[in-house]
Amino acid sequence: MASRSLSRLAQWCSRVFMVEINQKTEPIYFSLSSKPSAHNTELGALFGNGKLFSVYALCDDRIQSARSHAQLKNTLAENLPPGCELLDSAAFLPDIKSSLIKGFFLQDNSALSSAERAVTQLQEKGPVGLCVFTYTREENGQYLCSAVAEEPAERERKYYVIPAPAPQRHPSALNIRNSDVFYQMEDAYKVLQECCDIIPESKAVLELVTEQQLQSNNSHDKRFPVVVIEGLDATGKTTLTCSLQKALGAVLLKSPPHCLARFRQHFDAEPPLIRRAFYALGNYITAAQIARESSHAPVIVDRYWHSTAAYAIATAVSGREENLPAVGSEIYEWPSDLLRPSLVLLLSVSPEERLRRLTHRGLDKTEEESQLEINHLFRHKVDEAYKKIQNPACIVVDASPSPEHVLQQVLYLIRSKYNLQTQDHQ
Ligand SMILES: Nc1ncnc2c1ncn2[C@@H]1O[C@H](COP(=O)(O)OP(=O)(O)O)[C@@H](O)[C@H]1O
Ligand SMILES: Nc1ccn([C@@H]2O[C@H](COP(=O)(O)OP(=O)(O)O)[C@@H](O)[C@H]2O)c(=O)n1
Repeated sequence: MASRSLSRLAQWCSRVFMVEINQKTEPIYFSLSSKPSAHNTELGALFGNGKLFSVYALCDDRIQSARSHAQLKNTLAENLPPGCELLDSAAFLPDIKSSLIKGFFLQDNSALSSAERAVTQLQEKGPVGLCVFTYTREENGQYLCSAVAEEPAERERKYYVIPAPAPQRHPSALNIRNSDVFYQMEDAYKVLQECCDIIPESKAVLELVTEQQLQSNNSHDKRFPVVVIEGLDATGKTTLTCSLQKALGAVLLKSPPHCLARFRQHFDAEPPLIRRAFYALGNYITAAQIARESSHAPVIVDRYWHSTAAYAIATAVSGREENLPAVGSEIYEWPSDLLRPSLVLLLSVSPEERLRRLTHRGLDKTEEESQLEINHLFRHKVDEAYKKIQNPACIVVDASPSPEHVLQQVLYLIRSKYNLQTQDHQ
């Protein structure tokens, strides 16, 4: 992305802007033009009468851009006074992959126009690569956009804000490939390589990946099945995988693998590009372990690529679950170089039962999992994304009955596909 050219407002005129007022309603789309539009009443809901800004942090380096966006979000969220609304915004080229630039839209209805001060402070000591635009309303009801820039010529250039049609496909899926989900090890590997200077842990993770790859030829012996258990937190994966391990005399593995546990908290705090690359690489380490272990025993895996992709897609695609790309989209494709399991089972329980189990367990939840608890929309999207992944697709298992019943159901499924003996104590 050539950010230098994007520092000038004229370069944004080919883009469509999307602002999301909330997760439940359709976003508002607009673009910039040198001519006013006859109808701009639909923009009223967004623009109102207060002061308005849109803010983007971008630079040539994708790691720096991702971190600047996160820094921008935190700084804005911390410094905005009451009366200011921070909305997610993005600018994109319709149907052009990787063209989405994420940013924020600021509505300032505070008495003292405090957002303006916050924005000025941001420009003085905020993240690198900041682009700030502001909007004004003319007497005839038209809205104008200009850049908050140092050069007077740039400041004085104004464009009309005109409504744009909603694109056929929701724009947030445009950047998923290689930003949120990785389809080859090399692509995730490169992200962490680019981080080595600023995140020293990346080097250690890459060394582990290389070490594991060297120890494995990555193709598993077809004699023993590899069964992946997937599902939202507290659907019973740990309980079931432990029982399956005993019942089948299987090897139990997980993704991310144990060797990455000490790095996880660190990468969970990084922006999606870096965080998702970390989890993607975790799958390749697990794949190498699967390849080795499945030559002598059945293998049960607690979370694998379905989890990595489903959570990443559900987070990247904003708004309602209908915004998820349809089945068959390339974003649900299994990575070309990642070992495929024999069977993927998705544990499913009602939201009420899952909440009961979460509360009963009383353990710490990751921030994302806490969000699931309050955010039904997101949970639905993760569930839907799980089900849209193909080759291999997951088989949904009703995990609401007792642990023993769920185990028997799953053993039946596995045995009906593979002629496996259960251990004597079962
Ligand atoms: N089939 C089941 N019926 C009732 N409670 C269950 C069942 N399976 C698991 N649990 C309980 O629900 C909680 C979450 O289960 P766990 O296996 O840790 O889920 P996960 O690994 O998917 O997060 C635990 O307290 C566990 O004892
Ligand atoms: N294979 C995996 C496993 C987890 N994850 C991420 O890790 C989070 C879930 O991990 P967790 O530790 O809460 O899950 P449980 O193992 O506790 O069910 C999800 O939010 C995913 O973003 C992933 O991306 N890929």
